[in-house]
Amino acid sequence: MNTSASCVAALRGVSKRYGRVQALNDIDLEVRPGELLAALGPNGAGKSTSIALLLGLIRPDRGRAELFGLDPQRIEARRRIGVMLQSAVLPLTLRVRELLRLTASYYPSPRSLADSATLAGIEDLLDRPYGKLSGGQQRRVQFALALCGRPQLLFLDEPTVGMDIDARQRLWAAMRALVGEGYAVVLTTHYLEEAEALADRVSVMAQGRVIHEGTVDDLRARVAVKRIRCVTSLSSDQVLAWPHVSEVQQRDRCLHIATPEAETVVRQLLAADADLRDLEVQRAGLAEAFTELTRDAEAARTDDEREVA
Ligand SMILES: Nc1ncnc2c1ncn2[C@@H]1O[C@H](COP(=O)(O)OP(=O)(O)OP(=O)(O)O)[C@@H](O)[C@H]1O
Repeated sequence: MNTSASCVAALRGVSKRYGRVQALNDIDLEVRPGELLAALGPNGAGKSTSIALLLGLIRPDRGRAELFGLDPQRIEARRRIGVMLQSAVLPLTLRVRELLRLTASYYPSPRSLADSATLAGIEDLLDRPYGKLSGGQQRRVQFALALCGRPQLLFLDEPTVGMDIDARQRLWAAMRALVGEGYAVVLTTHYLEEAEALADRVSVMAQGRVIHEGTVDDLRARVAVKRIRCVTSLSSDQVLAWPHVSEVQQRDRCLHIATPEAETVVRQLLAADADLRDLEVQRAGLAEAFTELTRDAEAARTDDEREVA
């Protein structure tokens, strides 16, 4: 088999068009063993299309999709993956226990039913018909079905949508446990705190391209802005007039300052107000980095369109 140890799934130079929509434009994406890769991006960025290509549900117009070094439609490759898609359609009358048994039977060495149920937190749902479960409970069952075959690679497409906080925390713990056991996970999510909490690597997509790939820290580091918070007698207008200060807000008796030059501004604050207190400096969060990156991509596209016109 042609499986490279450094890669369990890949898109190589892949383009995909639906009619007039260029869904993917020359995409490269690699999933490595034992990592959780989060695919992030605004609606329509191309995340689901990328997953559908890796699952062999659709074919690329150009380039190649690989699963364990094989064509994703090959049964040897498919037996090594577990999938939880947004569009899961399952027989409503089957009980959860029956669904789990049936799905596990497709795999060569599945987990025990009890083990899968515990990992997904559905021990109390096993005897219920799937169709009678709430939306969040159905998502938990879909997660159990995705992992029951002991797959080496799990695709989880927005898995925690509709889950309450407790169920989400359990699913996060289960994902961490699976990655700890050496499984690879591809996760798409719009919850940036989910990617921040779980991802070894993030791939940010916009308009059918990968616009950033790296660790969560790499992504944060791309945003130069830092946030300073303090209690001071200085007014927001005063501070806004200083060099390097991009934004100032007065909230909850604190001044909130955004700047790419935190050290310079902190020195100036301390010099201007001897009574300044409760000083905090924070780097950008993933959400800010994501917003900035995707806004830049949108602006670049608008410029390109202007040039073409
Ligand atoms: N079957 C289809 N027919 C026509 N256009 C499609 C089809 N599937 C996707 N598209 C288009 O391709 C582009 C990429 O869609 P895709 O579903 O991959 O995005 P996404 O990043 O998963 O979005 P979301 O976050 O909303 O799920 C979008 O412009 C979408 O409208």
